[in-house]
Amino acid sequence: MAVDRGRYTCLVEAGDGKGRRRGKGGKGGKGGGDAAATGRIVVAMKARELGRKGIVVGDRVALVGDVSGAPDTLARVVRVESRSSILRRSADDTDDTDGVERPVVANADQLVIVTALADPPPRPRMIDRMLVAAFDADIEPLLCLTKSDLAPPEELVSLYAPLGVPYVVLRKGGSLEEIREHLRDRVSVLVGHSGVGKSTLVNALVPDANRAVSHVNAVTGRGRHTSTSAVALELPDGGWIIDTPGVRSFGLAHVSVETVLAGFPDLVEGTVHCPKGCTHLGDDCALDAWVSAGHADPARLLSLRRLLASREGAADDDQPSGPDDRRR
Ligand SMILES: Nc1nc2c(ncn2[C@@H]2O[C@H](COP(=O)(O)OP(=O)(O)OP(=O)(O)O)[C@@H](O)[C@H]2O)c(=O)[nH]1
Ligand SMILES: [Zn+2]
Repeated sequence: MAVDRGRYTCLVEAGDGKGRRRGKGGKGGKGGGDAAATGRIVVAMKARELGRKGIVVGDRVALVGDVSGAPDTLARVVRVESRSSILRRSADDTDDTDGVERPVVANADQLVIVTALADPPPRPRMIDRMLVAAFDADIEPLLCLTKSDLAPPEELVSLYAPLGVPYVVLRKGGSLEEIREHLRDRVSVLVGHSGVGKSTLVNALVPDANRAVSHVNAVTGRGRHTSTSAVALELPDGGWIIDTPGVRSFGLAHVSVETVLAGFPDLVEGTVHCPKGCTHLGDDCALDAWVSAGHADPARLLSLRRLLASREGAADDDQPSGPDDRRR
């Protein structure tokens, strides 16, 4: 489902609670759009009993009332199902001033970090922050390196090799086979700064005819999504991509050292001799000696420290580089 100023655009799939395309969708789809082929689009508002509970893109919800999807009808969302994952941004992100963590996308399987190899140049600090957000949300990351016609991918790829993050290399007009394989039957959130080629990629992956959700938003006459709301697009091969225009980064203020460390099971044992509350960034950290003794790959420790350090500071990495950006 998609959210637009208090109106929730929901896809009702007959006989399938998973929200994935199974080809069993009900007919109808009078709400417009090509979703008729896979399910019924129903526009709904939040029922009063849900109170202040947020509903975000990707949520699975229970609907009551007029769920016909006919024009000018409005159903009610009475329940939000529990989420398998949640991506949130917190106080340090752009337009959040109240210090509250806000969920952005629910139930995603994969975080696709879109980065150009040149024009604009890659920003490892931004990538690191996105990786931490993926760890935190328990979502698998995928590095999507665009504009390979302008620069080779090797240097950036080697920077992330110790983390074992999967990646795809793309160029405009080039083959999409590999990325389609990664996206098939999954719910993937796309993030990336302006100009990296995200729209180019989305347009190539999702022919306009299949842009069901954004299309229906237009039909409701409520205008399209606001600049900060996410929109879910169904992929022709099955699966969804959720575009997040306006979400430039995820707030990481709430992410603990332990959460990041959990992504490095090979290093956890080495932390038993660390001082209490060790940030693993200071001179008193026991990991240096442990790695020097040959217990783990030094590149992994470097990666851990880069990710830990990336949590600090502003969400927007246009700020001057920190010491950990030296390999940029
Ligand atoms: N050389 C080259 N240019 C590309 C490639 N992909 C996209 N571009 C160009 O890069 C520019 C930005 O692409 P967009 O797809 O608009 O980028 P975006 O990330 O959606 O940026 P915003 O629309 O600002 O959010 C456009 O001029 C594209 O034509 C590529 O693979 N190679
Ligand atoms: Zn330590």
